[in-house]
Amino acid sequence: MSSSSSATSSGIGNAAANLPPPSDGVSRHSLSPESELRIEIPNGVSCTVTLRRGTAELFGAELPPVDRPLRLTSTKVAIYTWHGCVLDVTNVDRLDILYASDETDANVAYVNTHAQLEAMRDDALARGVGGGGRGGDDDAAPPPPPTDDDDDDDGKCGGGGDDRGRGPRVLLCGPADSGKSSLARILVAYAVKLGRTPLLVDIDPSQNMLSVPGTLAVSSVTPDMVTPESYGTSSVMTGGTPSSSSSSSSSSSSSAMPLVLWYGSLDPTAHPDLYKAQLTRLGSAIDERLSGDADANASGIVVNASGTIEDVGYQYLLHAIDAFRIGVILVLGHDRLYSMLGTHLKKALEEEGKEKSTTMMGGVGRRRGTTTTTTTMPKLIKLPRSGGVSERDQSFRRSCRSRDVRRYFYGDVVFSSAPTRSDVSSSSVVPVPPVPTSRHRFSPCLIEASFSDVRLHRLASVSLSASLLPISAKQSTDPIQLVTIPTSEITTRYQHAVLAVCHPGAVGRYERSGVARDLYLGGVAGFVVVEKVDVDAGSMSLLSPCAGSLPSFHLLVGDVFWME
Ligand SMILES: Nc1ncnc2c1ncn2[C@@H]1O[C@H](COP(=O)(O)OP(=O)(O)OP(=O)(O)O)[C@@H](O)[C@H]1O
Repeated sequence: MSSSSSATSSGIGNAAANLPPPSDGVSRHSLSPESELRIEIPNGVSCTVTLRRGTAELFGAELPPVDRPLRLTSTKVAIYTWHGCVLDVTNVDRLDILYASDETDANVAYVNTHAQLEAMRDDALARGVGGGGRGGDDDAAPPPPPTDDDDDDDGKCGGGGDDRGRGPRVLLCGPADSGKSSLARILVAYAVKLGRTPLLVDIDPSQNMLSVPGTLAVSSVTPDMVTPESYGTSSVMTGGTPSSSSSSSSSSSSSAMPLVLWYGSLDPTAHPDLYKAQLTRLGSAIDERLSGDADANASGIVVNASGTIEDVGYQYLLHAIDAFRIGVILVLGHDRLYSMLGTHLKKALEEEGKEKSTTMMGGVGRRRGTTTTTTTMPKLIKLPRSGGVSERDQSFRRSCRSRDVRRYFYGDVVFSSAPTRSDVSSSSVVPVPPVPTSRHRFSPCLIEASFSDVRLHRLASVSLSASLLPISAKQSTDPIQLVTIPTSEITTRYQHAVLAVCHPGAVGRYERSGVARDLYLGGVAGFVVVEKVDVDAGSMSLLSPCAGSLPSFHLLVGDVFWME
């Protein structure tokens, strides 16, 4: 690919004309307002993008100024400009795709959606402060805190989350590669820019942008997550720390820490009972976290669903709508799904109407958890798929997943270079290309653990009828069983397995109750990878993102593996 100029508008074109010419191998692009530069970088290749004039953003995260070129590696992104900009891109000969496009109607639709969500947030804040309003039952008693019963796997979640002050709870759905994750990033980036504090929820275990693959997670979004460096990768997590002090909370509603649940597989359809139970758990954790925080409650949540939308995948979407009390469903570029959800919501509304009239005649109303509520049907909105969204083949996805795990253990690559005189001068001076030195942010370490010190648990679904179970088997009524692997069965087959480190609080509850869900719904403290199993010595080496003992040695096994 050679140097080029594209989508030029007169103002920006003139600005580009005043710039010194790009050096060899650098492609210059003058973008007109409301256009974007689409870049596809193959595996193992990097390029830098320098904003020479104007403003631009990567999925909503603003590009840094000229003296901080953005380095992108093995990724597919679009750099969008509202007002026009000039971008220099290096290493163009090794890129798969590099072109400017002004077919960006989808971006305009996305920002309009953001504006609607903002109006809902303002509305929620006004209602939350002023009371009254359309969302809730004014006479309802304050919702009770979640109990074990609220976690019943029936898709309902109880307690938490003030109805009146509840902001938009948005579910993004659509097939694989329809742009859901990108839109989720855009929506939370715009919200954070305006000082909102939305929660981001990722329920796609095949590639979770908040944690390692094989998980479901919720996290508040902090400005340090919304950077083009982070948005230019497949995950927006800030790195791993499996210590009890900085890990995911299993119970605190005020915690700003992510809640990460170990699903243990890349295939969301592999364990439907577990998946639904975890959605329900995340829903109640969100309610718990948002109750008592008016700003966060009004900011709402953005849920990125998995791209599996047929059969059980569709059932998951319905479950998620209920579990997260979704108020806005955004369907990306899929008419059939839009129509199916529309029919479902219409039916639900009719049924609710029938229930209401039964209630007025002395019957019971629809129950959510332990409170009887009047539900408002979610708004269903169809959005276009961006023309830039590209399909990722299995090998590209594999390498993204591998990089996500690596990033968890090693953190981001930090590039540093001593500033030169021309680096620090005004933007009209050509910056001297920095000689980057790179290092990883974290230094993971190996922990030796003997088989007798660790408890390896595997989650398994059971479909035994309750009537076939022993009466005393409290745990057995749970559709998910916890199988503890005997030390005699720890073999090299666990080498390279990603293991979830159970949260100590969850371990304590599990040891007291013997109930499996206390462990698998308790939130994980972090992750380790089995580097080596020495069967003769009866020990294993675990890669941990930080030094020191693990918060617990109760480790959940799944089917996720990683090799450096
Ligand atoms: N406008 C764009 N231009 C170029 N690439 C884009 C654009 N929008 C999204 N992409 C890229 O397209 C790919 C698919 O998008 P995204 O991950 O948002 O889809 P998805 O629906 O979440 O997929 P899945 O459900 O399979 O995870 C990603 O690599 C993303 O970075």
